[in-house]
Amino acid sequence: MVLSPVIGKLLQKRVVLASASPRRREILSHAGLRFEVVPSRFKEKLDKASFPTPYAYAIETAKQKALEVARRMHQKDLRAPDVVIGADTIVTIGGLILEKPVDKQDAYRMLSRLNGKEHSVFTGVAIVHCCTTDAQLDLEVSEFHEETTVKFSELSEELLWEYIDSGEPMDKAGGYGIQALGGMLVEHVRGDFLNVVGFPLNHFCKKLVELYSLPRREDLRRVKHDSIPPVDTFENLSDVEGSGSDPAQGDDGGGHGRAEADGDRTQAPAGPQGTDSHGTGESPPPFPAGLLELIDGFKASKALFVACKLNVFDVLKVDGPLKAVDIAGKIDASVCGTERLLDVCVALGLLEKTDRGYRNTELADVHLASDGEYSLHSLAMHSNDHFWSLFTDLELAVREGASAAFGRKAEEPVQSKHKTLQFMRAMHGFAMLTARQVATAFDLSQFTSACDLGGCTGALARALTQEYPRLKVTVFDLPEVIEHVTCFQPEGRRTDRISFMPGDFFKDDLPEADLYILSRILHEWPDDKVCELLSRVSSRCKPGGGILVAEKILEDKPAARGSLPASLNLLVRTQGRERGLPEYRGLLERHGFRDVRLAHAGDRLDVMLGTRASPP
Ligand SMILES: C[S@@+](CC[C@H](N)C(=O)[O-])C[C@H]1O[C@@H](n2cnc3c(N)ncnc32)[C@H](O)[C@@H]1O
Repeated sequence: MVLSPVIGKLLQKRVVLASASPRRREILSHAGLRFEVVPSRFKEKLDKASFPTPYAYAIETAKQKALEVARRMHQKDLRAPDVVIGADTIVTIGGLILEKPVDKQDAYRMLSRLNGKEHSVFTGVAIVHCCTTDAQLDLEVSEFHEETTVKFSELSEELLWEYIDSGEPMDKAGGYGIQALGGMLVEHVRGDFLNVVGFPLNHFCKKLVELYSLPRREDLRRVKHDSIPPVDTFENLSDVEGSGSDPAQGDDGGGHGRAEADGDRTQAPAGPQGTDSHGTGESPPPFPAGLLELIDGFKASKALFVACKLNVFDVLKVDGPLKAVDIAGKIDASVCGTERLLDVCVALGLLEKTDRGYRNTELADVHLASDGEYSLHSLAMHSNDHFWSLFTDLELAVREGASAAFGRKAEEPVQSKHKTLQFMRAMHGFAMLTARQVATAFDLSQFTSACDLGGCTGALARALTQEYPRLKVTVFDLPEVIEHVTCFQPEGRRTDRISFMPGDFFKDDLPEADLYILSRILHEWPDDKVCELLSRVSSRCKPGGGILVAEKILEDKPAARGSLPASLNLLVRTQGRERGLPEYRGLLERHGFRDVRLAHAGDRLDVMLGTRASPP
């Protein structure tokens, strides 16, 4: 899972939860988020009938709650937090939104309505990013909702009344709390359980990935300070002195109830980072957390590389949790150095620190331990041993251009077995994560034979043969690579539909095939070499045959983060470069391939499929 690194992005920001719900607080703090709690004073009196759907109502309520807190904190000390999170959970059945019961009879009416039936629980979530420029508050709102279906058992009158008499239903929307006694009423839940408790953590984390890993600003609705509809909850600003930001405060009795409505009574005195006024002197510019993260980025990478190199994740995968002193012993390093490295790994979301010591996060177990099908350990090692030193010459490469820099730093022609294997493992780790998406980006079932040029360990070939039962694939790569491919063949999953052929695609005859594949090959080469290779493929490919090219396509819009380091990689390492779709299309068409179509295969690769035209 990607939760920790994403939550980690928020660790350097001042995050506020605009909700008094202890349940939400618990869910988010268990996920590792550090935040303050400032219950919203937004009065929930939006006209439900004016919303097209129940969830639109929940989203709007969540948004108004978060905006109210952002504006109030800004007005209070002219420095809003970086992020305010608002949430609103509602229960609906047959188009009816159920509020908190006003008395026992009302609770009985609600529970009888839910009895033996399915209903929906919606949580609307708003993530408000705040930016203060010249004392003006600028807000960006990103919002989403999650729906979970809950089915109640057929419940006897006696049981319903017993539950009502427990007092639990009274402060909860829909009249029950699934995390406590109310759980006994529930036959099944379809969807995210935590959504019913009050906060859809999984969807929230996915949203954070979207917002922080690959910013898609079009998804963010920019709301100018002035355009925010006035929220009539500033009953008395002086009152704000008492509005707390102490996570220990606040209580709404939990459940999927509407804790925020009575959040006022839960407010505590402001903490050190609270909302007290600090005077009206000049306020500093907004804290450039993202920039500082960039400046420190190399330290984070190096810490990750060193932890991989010292096999920290392997040790913890087998023996964790372990104390720092025990890990230091196992990796033959100093205790103080190990402890610091481990703590950095915790901050980076790679490790967790528990009472019993450090242990891997799921991310580290799956991707950073050196074993495992989806390990990126070797990619990290290749980056450490190879790219790290190349990038120290980035300035030279930028000053002189790729060719000049490449001339100076031409890679050693003869690679040691160790280096070749490390390179292959690095390629393999990435390919294992992308192969299936590349294989299925288009329907390739019309092809019966394919040749994967520079196919390395055969990871894509395996995904192709799994996907297309008629397809035979030849993996064509340099002899020194083919020599080691057996190390990458999974036991018990071999197929005679994959063969490996050593050769140089610039010199040797290419194997016969209906479909030629070039995955992450063309970007390695300058235009003249790309043309040479395409022309060789084109003359070998029969009319009606195909060419499948997998690359990260450069886009006109601000480049996706994923392709930026790659383009610099190429500058320091090869004479190649990333290209845009028109350029790839032009190159393919010039070499006799028509109908070039594009499909996306995840964040890191795009796939183009062209058909060999009949020669004129
Ligand atoms: C960046 S890797 C890509 C590997 C694989 N296609 C993938 O997508 O993961 C480039 C591959 O091309 C191979 N290669 C480089 N030059 C070659 C050549 N002249 N002939 C055949 N293969 C070559 C390398 O050995 C390496 O396996």
